[in-house]
Amino acid sequence: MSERVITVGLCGFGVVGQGVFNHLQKRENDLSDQLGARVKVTRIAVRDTSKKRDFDFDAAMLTTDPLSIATDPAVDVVCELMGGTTLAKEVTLAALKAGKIVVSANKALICDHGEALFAAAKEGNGQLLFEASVAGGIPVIKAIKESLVVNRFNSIYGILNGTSNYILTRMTNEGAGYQEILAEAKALGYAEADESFDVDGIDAAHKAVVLAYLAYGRWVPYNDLLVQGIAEVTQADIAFAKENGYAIKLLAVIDVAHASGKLYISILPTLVSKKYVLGSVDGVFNAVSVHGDVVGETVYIGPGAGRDATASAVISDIVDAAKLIVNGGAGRFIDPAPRGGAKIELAEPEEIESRYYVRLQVVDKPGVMAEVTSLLAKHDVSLASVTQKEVEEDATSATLIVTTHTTTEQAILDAVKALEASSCVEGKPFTMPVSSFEG
Ligand SMILES: NC(=O)C1=CN([C@@H]2O[C@H](COP(=O)(O)OP(=O)(O)OC[C@H]3O[C@@H](n4cnc5c(N)ncnc54)[C@H](O)[C@@H]3O)[C@@H](O)[C@H]2O)C=CC1
Ligand SMILES: N[C@@H](CC=O)C(=O)O
Ligand code: NA
Repeated sequence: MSERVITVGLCGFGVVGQGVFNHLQKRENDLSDQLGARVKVTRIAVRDTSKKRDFDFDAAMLTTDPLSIATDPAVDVVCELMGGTTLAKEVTLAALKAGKIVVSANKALICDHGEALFAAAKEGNGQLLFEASVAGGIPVIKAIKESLVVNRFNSIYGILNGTSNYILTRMTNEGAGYQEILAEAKALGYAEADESFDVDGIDAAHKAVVLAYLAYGRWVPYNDLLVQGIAEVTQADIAFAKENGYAIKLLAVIDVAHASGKLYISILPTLVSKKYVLGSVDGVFNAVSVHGDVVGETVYIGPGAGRDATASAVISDIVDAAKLIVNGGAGRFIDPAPRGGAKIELAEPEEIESRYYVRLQVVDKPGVMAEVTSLLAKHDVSLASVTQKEVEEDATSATLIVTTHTTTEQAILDAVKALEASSCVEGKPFTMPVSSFEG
């Protein structure tokens, strides 16, 4: 009997698409030994059919119409690797409604339209697999969905954007300039098509929404998250971190408050102690700490972006799809988040507690320190440390860095607003939490 062929259509043939093509081809025989079926790319949608690509392939596979792949009866598995949320949504919905298995790396799409996509998958008996959408090559979706299925989750936190971590690491180790490193991250294939998604925390927020759905069964609207990226982090912040045993990480926090049972999600540059694992996860690496009530804490570390790491995750889904098809399980929708937590409420800023770091540019004149301390005290924020470097004799302003004792997010937001309005403070203060997580 001839070997069964599982056909794969790639929509998008850029960094990730070409990586998937290359590794599927290189490991075709290994995968066939494991599966008893041969996985083959048979169609590829591109924008420009004449563009030179990094790998040899049969040009007869090309089309400029990704929708034609989504509904092609001869394609078993549709991979959406174009990015964006308009055509990507159309393609994904069409394939799911046709009962196909769709593999997606597109966290923006899943964050914004996950509810509609999974409803379409259910209706059409399709499947949406999305391992590459969070933390690149780290199999964290599979860990939460499958390996930790018996757990309820107290918290999930970590570094979810490779580009930001790469930039912060190089700013820290080499004092390198932000723009120059961002250009390198783009050339290495780490950054999103619109790199502001990386540096403004948007991409990490998309991923946090996906993780929160898996863990708690609720689609949290993106606008309900507190999101800040790394664009305002300066060498002064990095110097403070280094001198005090911290690293600055863009930390995604998905946490259930002990007292209220409410869910809190934020993406913020954060001081993380070098004593803990996350403080030393550098470069394009991501790290995710998952606290389950049965297992305890598990931590996952690995490359969060890049062609090969992402292709590894996409191919794991393609192989899962092939297994479903080979074993007769395709055409039966499986809910990725069956935990029934859709009613979990979101915590308010008054309910969130942390220590904070605040950097201010203050006017260099007598009485300024008293004014800053009094404004903070008025909002129930007490100081843990104050640092001001010696300034030149003729300087008119100075950088003041304070860290606080534990206070609420609302208190620090209000205090910073008051500081910004004060005539002693120039510009907008920069604030970040000091993490209390120990993973
Ligand atoms: N690069 C990375 O490290 C990772 C990327 N992702 C996600 O994977 C997806 C793809 O990302 P990359 O490969 O990095 O982007 P890319 O920009 O290198 O590739 C996307 C490709 O899709 C093509 N495309 C766009 N619209 C199209 C259309 N209408 N018809 C045909 N082709 C079209 C583009 O021409 C481009 O070649 C995105 O959703 C991204 O967020 C996820 C994890 C990691
Ligand atoms: N741009 C993203 C790519 C992976 O999701 C990142 O840098 O993490
Ligand atoms: Na992953």
